[in-house]
Amino acid sequence: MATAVAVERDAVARAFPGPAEEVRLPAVTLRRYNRGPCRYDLLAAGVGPAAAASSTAAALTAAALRGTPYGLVVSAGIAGGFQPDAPLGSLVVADAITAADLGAEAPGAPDGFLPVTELGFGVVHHRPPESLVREAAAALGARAGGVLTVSTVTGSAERAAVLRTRHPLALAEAMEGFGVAEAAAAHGTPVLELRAVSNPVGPRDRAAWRIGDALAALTEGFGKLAPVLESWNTYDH
Ligand SMILES: O=C(O)c1cccc(C(=O)CC[C@H]2O[C@@H](n3cnc4c(=O)[nH]cnc43)[C@H](O)[C@@H]2O)c1
Repeated sequence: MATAVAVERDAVARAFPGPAEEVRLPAVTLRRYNRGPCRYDLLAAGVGPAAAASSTAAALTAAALRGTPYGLVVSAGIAGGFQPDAPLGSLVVADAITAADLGAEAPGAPDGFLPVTELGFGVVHHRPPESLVREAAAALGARAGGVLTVSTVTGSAERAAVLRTRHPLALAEAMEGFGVAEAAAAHGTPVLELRAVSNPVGPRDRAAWRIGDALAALTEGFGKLAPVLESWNTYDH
């Protein structure tokens, strides 16, 4: 489970009662919880897609070299929600993890932007396993939809509208999912992204943030997600 910052990691950890083992690796330190036969490693991977990719890759590589590769990587944390579809305090499970600003400004293009794939490079979407998205959303009472990864937090209604026009199925934006997903894809490991909405995507208004509510939703969500992950690992994978 890769969050951006320690406060998010600790919100996830509250869903796993019992002591954690601290695992120090080159470049990253994990909090490890064992739940029956399942091992959950929690990682505060850093803010933004580059830090998230680098830290997640370090954990994945260490696990692979030890002969205990991960079965799933989960990107988790707070997010901005597109209103009114993703209200504050609600949970969103990503059915697509999209790099929303990876590309080139192109005044001749229909909306003035070309994704990096149109330039002949890379990918801009990662797709979590459909069955897992469906089961997780049902168990959590979450909505499934697109989660955008951005390097710049949206701060205006105009930018929010541009993103929504480009990505009409997006429910939320955050800053790490695509980086985590790129690291997971390099290892052939499936990925999931779970976000708790702390603020609306749009004009900057710190008074409107509900970070405490979002962290509480994250804890509750992971309490319900763990059994889903365990049965999905056993039967669907
Ligand atoms: O200063 C601001 O205006 C501002 C607005 C929203 C979020 C921030 C952050 O520094 C938090 C970034 C952190 O949290 C995730 N996050 C939460 N809300 C959003 C959002 O609306 N857009 C993008 N990322 C968001 C993100 O994944 C980072 O880890 C500052």
